[in-house]
Amino acid sequence: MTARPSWLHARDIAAAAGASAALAPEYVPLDRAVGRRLADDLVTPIDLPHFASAAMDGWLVVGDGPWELVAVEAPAPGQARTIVTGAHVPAPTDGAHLAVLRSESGAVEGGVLRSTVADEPRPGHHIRLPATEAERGELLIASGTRLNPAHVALAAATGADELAVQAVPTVALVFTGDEVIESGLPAAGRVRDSFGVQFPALIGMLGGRVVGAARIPDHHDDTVAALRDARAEVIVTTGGTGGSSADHVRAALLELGARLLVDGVAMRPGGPTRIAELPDGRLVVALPGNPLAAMISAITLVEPLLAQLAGREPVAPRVVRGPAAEGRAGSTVLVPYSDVHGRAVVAAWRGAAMLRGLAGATGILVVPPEGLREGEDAESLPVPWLVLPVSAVEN
Ligand SMILES: Nc1nc2c(c(=O)[nH]1)N[C@H]1C(S)=C(S)[C@@H](COP(=O)(O)OP(=O)(O)OC[C@H]3O[C@@H](n4cnc5c(N)ncnc54)[C@H](O)[C@@H]3O)O[C@H]1N2
Ligand code: MOO
Repeated sequence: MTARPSWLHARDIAAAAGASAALAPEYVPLDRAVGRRLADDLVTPIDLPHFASAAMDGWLVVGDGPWELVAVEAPAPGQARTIVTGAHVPAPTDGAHLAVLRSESGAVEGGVLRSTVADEPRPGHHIRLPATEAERGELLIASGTRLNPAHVALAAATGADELAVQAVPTVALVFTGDEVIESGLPAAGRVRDSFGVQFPALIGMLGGRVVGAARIPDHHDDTVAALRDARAEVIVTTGGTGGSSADHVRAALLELGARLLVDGVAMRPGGPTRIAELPDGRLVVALPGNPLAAMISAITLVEPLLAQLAGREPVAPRVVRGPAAEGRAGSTVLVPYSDVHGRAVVAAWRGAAMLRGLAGATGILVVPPEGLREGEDAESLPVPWLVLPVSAVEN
């Protein structure tokens, strides 16, 4: 077995595996685009607004009043006609100034309109001019932006019917473990499943879409069959990564002819994580069974893989003021922490099987092998649910 890559190197390998299988953008109608990430810059092909219009109900008046009330589209100087909010204002003729006089600001008598307000209308009053919001050719939404409802409304105003959005890679889950139960109180020797209840949401936040989940016993043939049959661009397995007689994921991958891109990582927890490519191009991330280990691996290694598969940059580490933390020779230690007044405070519950620390964490602190000194700059990755609220997950 070759040496385990560092955590940073494993992230690069995960990203490269995703990039090598990068999916083409999809075209979706506007009403399906909220929550998706734009795959191309949105440049408006028209001015916004693209025509002059009335901003108020009333009369379109040309030149100075009083005005003769007429029923033509383009009144001449000294004439006026009724107009409603949003209606087209024709270009002025003879250089005359146009304005809209509000219905509450004028009175008509004997076919003649007069303003009843001293300072109305001023030239151009209550007329929305073209290109005041954007000029044709202007960049309105940058590629990579996660589209909100207002973005989509703006796209519609430019005349777009659909948008190119980043593909959402499909993910099939394979959970191993004879001891795992899905409901009720676990007896000694049994554990409640930590993954089935949250991986669809977590994977959604990391940029994928769960399309299937299988539960298999700790058995070689079942593991081979589950990996063979999983229909998705990415397969994420949990458990069974160790070296015991109950752990079959690595052997099953090899039996299926998979290429092991990462065969364990110099990280704690999450050391037994593997990344592989099956002969048909499906990518596999094998996460360890310990719940915190699996989630930290998912957040820090599955994310870059899914990001590059979708055609975007992985979430970049942020710099935080680190606490003093002991390193571990030859390994990167990853610990849930909370941001307390700008300082990273490491969670008390950080054992590989503990979830309590992560549940209340702001992010995951990266402790390099040489450790951290109090106040030293340290890298961290945000927990994905703080970057992307659950309600925004595209599914
Ligand atoms: N002799 C050694 N033993 C172990 C080593 C080692 O280097 N030498 N590494 C340890 C590390 S680190 C990890 S992580 C685990 C890897 O375990 P597996 O991936 O094989 O996972 P399992 O053995 O199946 O389970 C480990 C642990 O996690 C619990 N588990 C599994 N699935 C679930 C689930 N769906 N929900 C909640 N908990 C789950 C399982 O019950 C075990 O407690 O190996 C160490 N051992
Ligand atoms: O590396 Mo294991 O993943 O500590 O629990």
